[in-house]
Amino acid sequence: MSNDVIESLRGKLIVSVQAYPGEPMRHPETMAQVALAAERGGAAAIRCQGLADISAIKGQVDVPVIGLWKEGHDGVYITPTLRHARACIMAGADIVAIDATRRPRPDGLTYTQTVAALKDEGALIMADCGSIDDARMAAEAGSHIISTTLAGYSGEREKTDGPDFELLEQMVAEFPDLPVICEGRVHSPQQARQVMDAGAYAVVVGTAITHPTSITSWFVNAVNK
Ligand SMILES: CC(=O)N[C@H](C=O)[C@@H](O)[C@H](O)[C@H](O)COP(=O)(O)O
Repeated sequence: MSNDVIESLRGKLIVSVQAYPGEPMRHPETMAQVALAAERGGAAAIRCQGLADISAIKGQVDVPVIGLWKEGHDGVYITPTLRHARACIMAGADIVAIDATRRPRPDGLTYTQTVAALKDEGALIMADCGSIDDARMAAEAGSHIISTTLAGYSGEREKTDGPDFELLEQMVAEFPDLPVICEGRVHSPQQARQVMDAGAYAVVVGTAITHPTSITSWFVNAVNK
């Protein structure tokens, strides 16, 4: 069953459906509608944030749900503790995405200890990495999927304009047997194709599909002089 979930993502597009605190679309029902619309367009899985969104989206879509829970915005904020990860699973996530940087975690557990506990409970783990050293640690810990999610956000790599191809290529070369997902700043179908050609197992696109305020501002910046 679990391997079927990961296998179903191979070569596919995953859509991240998230609204940020204070934003007009920050409502679980709205997020579930956006997720369903993305599924209709062919998304192979939905990545989403927060217990209410995970459960609302799980109730709407048939594709797997990758759940996370963001708390805070400095340091480790993507599913920062074992408690947050367990809650995502309880809310219905098929895969839980967790911060896989080497920074201290609020509950004092290491990433490796967190993964060990979750694996004992049968969870599937997506490791949100910010550097190749994070990926090495995440692979060693037995993560099921490693991703470039935190490249440009954890202080170890520059924030590239588009996806961090260099990190992706390094991860793909070093871990040929692990699914490597490219996530972060994939802003066009061309870039999505390019990351797949670079060896990504799957690609996550968020902002460019599901964040109208950002997309609008891209057009506004192009139009306004
Ligand atoms: C760094 C961080 O907190 N990333 C978050 C992770 O879930 C989301 O805010 C991003 O939207 C997601 O990673 C998809 O990326 P993009 O929206 O660039 O396609």
